[in-house]
Amino acid sequence: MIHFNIPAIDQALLPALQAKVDSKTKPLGSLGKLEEIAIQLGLIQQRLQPRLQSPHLLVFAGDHGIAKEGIVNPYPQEVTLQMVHNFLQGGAAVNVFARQHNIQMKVVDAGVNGNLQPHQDLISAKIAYGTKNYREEDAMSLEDCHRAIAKGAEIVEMISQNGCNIIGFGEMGIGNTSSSALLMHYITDIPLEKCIGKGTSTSDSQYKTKVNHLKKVLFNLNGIDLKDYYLLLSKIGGFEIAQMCGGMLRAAELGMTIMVDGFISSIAALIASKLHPTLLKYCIFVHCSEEKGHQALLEYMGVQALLSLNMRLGEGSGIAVCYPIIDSACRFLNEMASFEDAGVSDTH
Ligand SMILES: Cc1cc2ncn([C@H]3O[C@H](COP(=O)(O)O)[C@@H](O)[C@H]3O)c2cc1C
Ligand SMILES: O=C(O)c1cccnc1
Repeated sequence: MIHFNIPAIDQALLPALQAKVDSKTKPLGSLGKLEEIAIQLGLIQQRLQPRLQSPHLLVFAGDHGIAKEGIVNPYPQEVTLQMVHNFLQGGAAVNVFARQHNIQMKVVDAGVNGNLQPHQDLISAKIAYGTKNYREEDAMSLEDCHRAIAKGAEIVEMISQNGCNIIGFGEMGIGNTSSSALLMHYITDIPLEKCIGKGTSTSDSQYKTKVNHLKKVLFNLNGIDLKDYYLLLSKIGGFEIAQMCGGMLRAAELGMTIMVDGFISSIAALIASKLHPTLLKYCIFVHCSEEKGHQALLEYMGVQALLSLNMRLGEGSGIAVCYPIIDSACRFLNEMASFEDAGVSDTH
C-alpha cells in the first residue's frame, strides 16, 4: 500500500501575499475570486511570484461492469473506447478547449474494455478490461485498487518531472456517474437520491429507473467499514476514479496545483481528501456541474467552485474552459502595477 506525505501549507507568507494583492492599482478586494486564487497559488508555491508552468490535463478512462446492463447508462459501454479514440484524434470537446488555451492533454487508459494502439498522447496504465458489475460482485480486488492508486501517482510524478506545476483531472467512463453517486452516498451519508443525477440522460423516466436500480446495490455493502475508503473504492468504484485519487494525492505531495473538474473528478478529490484532508488546500474546483449531487458534494467538502456554466460533460472540459481564469489570477499578481509603481493615489 502506497503512503502519501502531504505537507500542511505554511501560512507564514499569507500577510505578504495579501499585502501584495492589496497594493495593486484597484479598489480593495475588487478582483474577487481572482484574488483568492492568486493567494492560493502563492501559498501552494510558497512564493510571492507564483508561476503556472506547463499546464497539463489528464483524462483517465475506465469502464464499469454495470454499464453492460444498459440500465443506468443511456449510452452503451463501447462509447468509452470510442471516445478515447476521439480524444486521441483531437475531436472531443476537451481537445478543442485544451488546444484553445495551450494545455497539454494526455489520455490515460486506466481500465478501458478494449485494446488501444500506442499513441504519443496515450498513457497505458490498464489495470483490467473494465471493472466487474458491483451489483453482483466487488468492482475490483483490493489489490487492484491499490495498484490503480499507485499507477495514478506514478503518472502524475512523471508529468511533474517534465516541469508541470499545475495539473487537471478529467475522466471518461460510461456509467461512472452511478459509481460516483454510490461513493458519495456512502462517504457523506447524504441520501442516495440526492447523490444520483441524470448523468448523460435527459429523461425523467430513465432517471427513476437509474435510482431504483442503484438502490439494489445497497445490500452488498452491509457490514463493511465505510471509513475504509480503499475498500469502498474497490467495492463500487472505477479504475479511472482510483487513478485520479492516487494522482491527486501525489500532485499535492509534490506541491502542484490541482484542478478538479466536475462531479466524478470531485468524487476522486473527496476520497483523496478523506485520506488526507490537507489535499483540499491544493485544489481548485473549477466549476459546479449540472449533475445533481455536485453542489451538495462541494458544500460537504466546504469548497466553492470557481464558475457555474451549467456544464455536465466531464472529460476535464470544465478545466480546459476555466484555466485562463486561473492564469489571469496569476498574471495580475505578477504583472499589475502597484499604487506606488504607477503613482496612483491610494485610499486616505
Ligand atoms: C459521447 C459521450 C461523450 C462523453 N464525454 C464525457 N462523458 C461523460 O459521461 C459519462 C458518464 O455518464 P453516464 O454515467 O450517464 O454514463 C462519463 O464517461 C463522462 O465523462 C461522455 C458521455 C458520452 C455518451
Ligand atoms: O460533472 C461531471 O463530471 C459529469 C456529469 C455528467 C456526465 N459526466 C460527467
